[in-house]
Formats: sequence, C-alpha cells, structure tokens
Amino acid sequence: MDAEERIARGLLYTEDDAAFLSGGRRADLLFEYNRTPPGAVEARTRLLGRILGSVGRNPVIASPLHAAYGSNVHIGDDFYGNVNLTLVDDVEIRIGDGVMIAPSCTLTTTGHPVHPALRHDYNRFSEPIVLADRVWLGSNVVVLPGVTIGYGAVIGAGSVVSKDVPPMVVALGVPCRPVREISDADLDQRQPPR
Ligand SMILES: CC(=O)SCCNC(=O)CCNC(=O)[C@H](O)C(C)(C)COP(=O)(O)OP(=O)(O)OC[C@H]1O[C@@H](n2cnc3c(N)ncnc32)[C@H](O)[C@@H]1OP(=O)(O)O
Repeated sequence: MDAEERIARGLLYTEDDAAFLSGGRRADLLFEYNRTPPGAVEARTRLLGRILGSVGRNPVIASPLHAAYGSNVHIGDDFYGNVNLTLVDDVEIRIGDGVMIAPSCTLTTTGHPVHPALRHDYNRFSEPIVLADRVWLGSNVVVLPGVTIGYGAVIGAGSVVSKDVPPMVVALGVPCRPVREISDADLDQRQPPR
C-alpha cells in the first residue's frame, strides 16, 4: 500500500511519507495574508482563494489564520472565522455555508500515536473533519480528527469535540456532548431587530 492510500485510510504515516503533499503547503501565502491590512478586503479575499482548496462567496477570516497546508480546506458561502483559527489540514476539512467560528478555535484532522515508541519521525494519522451548514463554534473549541458536526449545531465555548455531533443541538463540554435540541422555541429567545 502506498503512502497516499495509507493516509486516506487513516493509517500511520511519517513525515517522509507525507513529502508528496508539500506542494499543497501555503505557508508563504498565509504569512502574506496575516500581514495584509484588515481594510484591504479585496486583496485578502484574493489571497484566501489562493490559500484554500476552495472558498465560497463573502468569506471573512480575521488574522492571524494558521493552517498546516491550507489547500485541504474547503469552505462554503458566508463563512466567518474569528482571530486565531488553526486548521491542521493534513487531510480534508469541509465547512458548509453560513458557518461561524469564534476566536481561538482549532480543527485538527491529525493525531499522533499515544505510545511513545511509535511517536518517531512525526508518525501520525489523519481523518477528515466536516462542519455542515450553519454550524457555530464558540470560543476556544477544539475539533478532533474524524469529527462531523451536523447542520445548525452550536458548540459551546471551551468544548473538545471528540465524537460526531447531530444536527440542530447545543453541545458542550469536555468531552463535548449534546445537552439539548434546538427548536422553534429558540426563535422566541432573542428577537432580531424589526
Ligand atoms: C464568531 C463568534 O462566534 S464571536 C463570539 C464568541 N462567543 C462565544 O464564544 C460564546 C459561545 N456561547 C456559549 O458557549 C453559550 O454559553 C451557549 C451557546 C452554549 C449557550 O447555549 P444555551 O443553550 O443558550 O445555554 P444556557 O446559556 O441556557 O446555559 C445552559 C447551561 O449550560 C451552561 N453552559 C453554557 N455554556 C457553557 C459552556 N460553553 N460550557 C459549559 N457549560 C456551559 C450554563 O452555565 C447553564 O448551566 P446550568 O443549567 O447549570 O445553569
């Protein structure tokens, strides 16, 4: 089995195995993005288009933005990412439309073996992450490898999401668990201005 297949299957691979992915690293463009003024909206949007694998309409991502590669991240329309978003995208991170991410969140597709004897040469495994449409991550959320978060779900500040989250729930904590469903009753909670 070649390295590409091992990576795709979530099996262990080394830094050398992953060398063929290096063309997808956007480190210099990320550096440029992070020193482009917030007011230079067109330049920032253009740079995002070159950094990310794909990006929809009206993306807003505050600096600093960090990504292992950048090219394995796919983002839908109307995305908002607050400061210090960190994307460990050795494999795909797919983000739907209308997603919001609060300050200092980390989405990591990658982990290392827990046994120290296996943790040589940056040995690691990676599993894709999916955020469905209209997900909101609160501040300081960490999303671990292989997690899918369903439509409309809200992840409370400070959560560590180690398992899939169903659609239309509030989920929170370490480890993150659904605490309630989101229903039409929530429409009455805080009214938008008329
Ligand atoms: C792009 C941007 O987003 S920038 C803005 C950044 N903003 C944030 O990071 C805010 C994130 N918001 C939160 O974490 C909120 O607390 C929410 C969304 C989880 C609140 O959800 P709600 O269902 O309305 O919960 P509610 O406020 O009624 O609290 C319910 C219980 O959960 C607790 N709780 C609320 N948030 C959290 C949390 N993040 N972690 C642990 N417990 C929490 C409350 O203390 C309360 O506990 P109690 O029942 O013992 O009194």
